[in-house]
Amino acid sequence: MISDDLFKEALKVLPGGVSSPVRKFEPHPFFAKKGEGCILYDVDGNRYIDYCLAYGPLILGHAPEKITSAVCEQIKKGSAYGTPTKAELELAKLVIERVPSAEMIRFVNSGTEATMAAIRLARAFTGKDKILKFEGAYHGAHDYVLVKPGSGAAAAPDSPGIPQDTTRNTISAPFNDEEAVASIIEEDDNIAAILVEPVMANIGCIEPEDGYLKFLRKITSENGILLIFDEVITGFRIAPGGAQEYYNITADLVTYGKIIGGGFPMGALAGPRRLMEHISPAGDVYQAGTFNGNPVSVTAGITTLKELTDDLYKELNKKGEIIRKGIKDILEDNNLEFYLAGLSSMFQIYFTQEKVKDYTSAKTANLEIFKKYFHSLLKGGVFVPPSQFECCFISAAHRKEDLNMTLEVVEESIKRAVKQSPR
Ligand SMILES: N[C@H](C=O)CCC(=O)O
Repeated sequence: MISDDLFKEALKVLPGGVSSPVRKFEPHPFFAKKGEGCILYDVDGNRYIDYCLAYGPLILGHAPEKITSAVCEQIKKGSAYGTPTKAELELAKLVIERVPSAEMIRFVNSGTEATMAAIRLARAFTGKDKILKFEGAYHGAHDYVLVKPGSGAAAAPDSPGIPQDTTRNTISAPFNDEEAVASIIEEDDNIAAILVEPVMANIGCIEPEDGYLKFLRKITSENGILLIFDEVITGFRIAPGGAQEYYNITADLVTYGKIIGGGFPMGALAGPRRLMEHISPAGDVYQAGTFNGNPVSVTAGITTLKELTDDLYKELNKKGEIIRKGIKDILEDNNLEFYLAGLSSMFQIYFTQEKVKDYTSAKTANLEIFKKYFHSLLKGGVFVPPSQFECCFISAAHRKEDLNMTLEVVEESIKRAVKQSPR
């Protein structure tokens, strides 16, 4: 069956025909058949150079041999035990070696679970109730954080089904705006934590302005507020120690997902002993899960982290530079002033003339142009996330020729999208 038919079938049994909203695009998403390196194949016989990479986890590309064989070996020995394993200890140590602020770690199953646990711990530790997050930031699909969220939800109003009582303790502020945060904190002494994606990668790719994260660190420390870095995307992506290392800031708690599971479902919460020892059963802040520390995901995580050497980061960053420089040249050559964002192996083009520094400026992007750009890329054999408000990722498996081929398709697609869209 081809994607068109599969989607019709899927609409009967999966809400919207998909298992996560961001995956849906018009007229229908393609159905994946297999992934190999940086290439994703669909059931219709097409191949795409993949920059979605499952929304971030596949830093080594699809089905890397080392991970596939390690995982197969593990599966032969069982897929879940409900007991501790030596492997989770090994992964904990690998994370701790790379992330200086992490002395202890709790493995969970997703970034969503990680931020839920971080919020609970912050509230318990500080004895305060409120959480300050940023407009357009995405911290998973749970109630507390679905206030002006990014990612797939950026296209929709805040979700029904979330009691006002649940979100009354969630405050949102514009990103990169020191005054906004300072005045909220001045007026409210019930804030347990600031929860921040150091790079807002669920609304495209918005970097913190110089000094902004340092400001957040200072104001939280001075006011007895915990600083939680949501590194579900930046963790192990922009540096071995993630955004903490990249920007030289130490957060109180850090949440992980995506890369830490090596392409398998996993999340984690890490931090210093003084905080983490409050988590049950060491302390009384409850956190639990049947699949926590799942041996298959842990095995994939260990194998991935071991592959992520300094040289590999250098290579990934170089590839990021090639793509960003290539896009910059395309924009300049064609007199287009769209905003190009990105760092390390991440990038996004915003179809706006504004400097994108927060949710409001990101939302000025012309979504019609994006849509045409996305479809033209797809036709040319390049797959990026189907939303302006997601980030593109490069993997270790992308070769120079893939990047060059991509840039040709990007140039053609931008020109076509602009030509076809009224501005
Ligand atoms: N931006 C989301 C997570 O990071 C994309 C994944 C999803 O919503 O399915």
